[in-house]
Amino acid sequence: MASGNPYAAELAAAKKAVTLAAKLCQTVQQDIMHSGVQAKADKSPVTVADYGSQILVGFSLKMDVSSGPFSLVAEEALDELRKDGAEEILEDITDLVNETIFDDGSYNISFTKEGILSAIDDGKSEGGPSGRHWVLDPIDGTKGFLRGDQYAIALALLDEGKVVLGVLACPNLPLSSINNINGNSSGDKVGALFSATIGCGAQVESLDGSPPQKISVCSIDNPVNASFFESYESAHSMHDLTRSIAEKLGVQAPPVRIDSQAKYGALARGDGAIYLRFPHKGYREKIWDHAGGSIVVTEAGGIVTDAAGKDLDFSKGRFLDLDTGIIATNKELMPSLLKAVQEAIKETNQAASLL
Ligand SMILES: Nc1ncnc2c1ncn2[C@@H]1O[C@H](COP(=O)(O)O)[C@@H](OP(=O)(O)O)[C@H]1O
Ligand SMILES: [Mg+2]
Repeated sequence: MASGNPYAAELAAAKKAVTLAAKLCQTVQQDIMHSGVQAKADKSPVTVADYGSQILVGFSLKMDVSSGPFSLVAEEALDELRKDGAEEILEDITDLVNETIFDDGSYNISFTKEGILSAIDDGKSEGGPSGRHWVLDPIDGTKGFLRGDQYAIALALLDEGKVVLGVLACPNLPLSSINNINGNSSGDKVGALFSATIGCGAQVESLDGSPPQKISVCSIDNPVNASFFESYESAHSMHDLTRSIAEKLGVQAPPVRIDSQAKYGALARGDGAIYLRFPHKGYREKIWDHAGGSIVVTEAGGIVTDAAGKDLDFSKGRFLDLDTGIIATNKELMPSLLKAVQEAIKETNQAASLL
């Protein structure tokens, strides 16, 4: 860690919190995989893991970051747990949270069901331009989580409307470069923890605690040698549009499709050169899907913007207010990427207007 980091204490707490939550998620994902296809259609394991992860991160941050009021903007509305019929799921979450805390050994505490219920109001913050707010996606890439593929526990800190810190726990991401379409690589150690604080660079370490290594985006300046990341799910990003952008740029390699903000982490350490995300019309991006990932990329020397080349603004509450899509790459490729993006969007709009 760089000396003089004003967010050093928060960074240490954030890493500890997502590492703890990752343990809970790994337990549940292994259970889902072992219980076979049938269970995959059942939403309850992912609900338990999502809620459990959010409760653990909120609890761990509150224990370890003492200063000021606690504000958490998080994906899950845990109110469901207070409803009639939620007793079984509440019991599962309580057990899982307690087992994870016990196995980890960092905290000597055990939650009662009432304790879990009283923790559920954390996460309701709206964020905004003033003060400090933690921003959490307890399981980003839920679809990947259920498939046994990539997912991330993504946490960031907003200070006066700016992302100042981000961490991404990616339990299934190889520690070295990924080399195939599902983000897996044979025989390599998996479990990567990316982190960044403003002005202090970005690092990766193993989730089981190897020393952090500084990372930087790739230095490719010719798109012919570039590869690009995008969502595995075509419902999350328009694969036709990204194909057209890649063609215009002259990218030769096929897209690397993986779930979650693991894409930002992989981009930040140079596994690929470009990240393209173009949701279908009408979708509004949420801040927890990009806050942690974007600072990891920018602190690794990359640029993250919307399709018009504007910086992402995390100060407007729970949503990002942006133009069309999100793109990320290194400084060398950004001008030609922006040009290709704008041409491809224009052509798509023209074709749509002829229909
Ligand atoms: N129609 C849509 N378009 C774009 N993104 C969507 C979407 N529906 C869901 N998402 C978001 O895409 C995230 C996953 O991104 P990716 O495709 O990069 O894996 C989801 O996070 P969760 O899995 O946390 O819900 C969700 O927030
Ligand atoms: Mg998400």
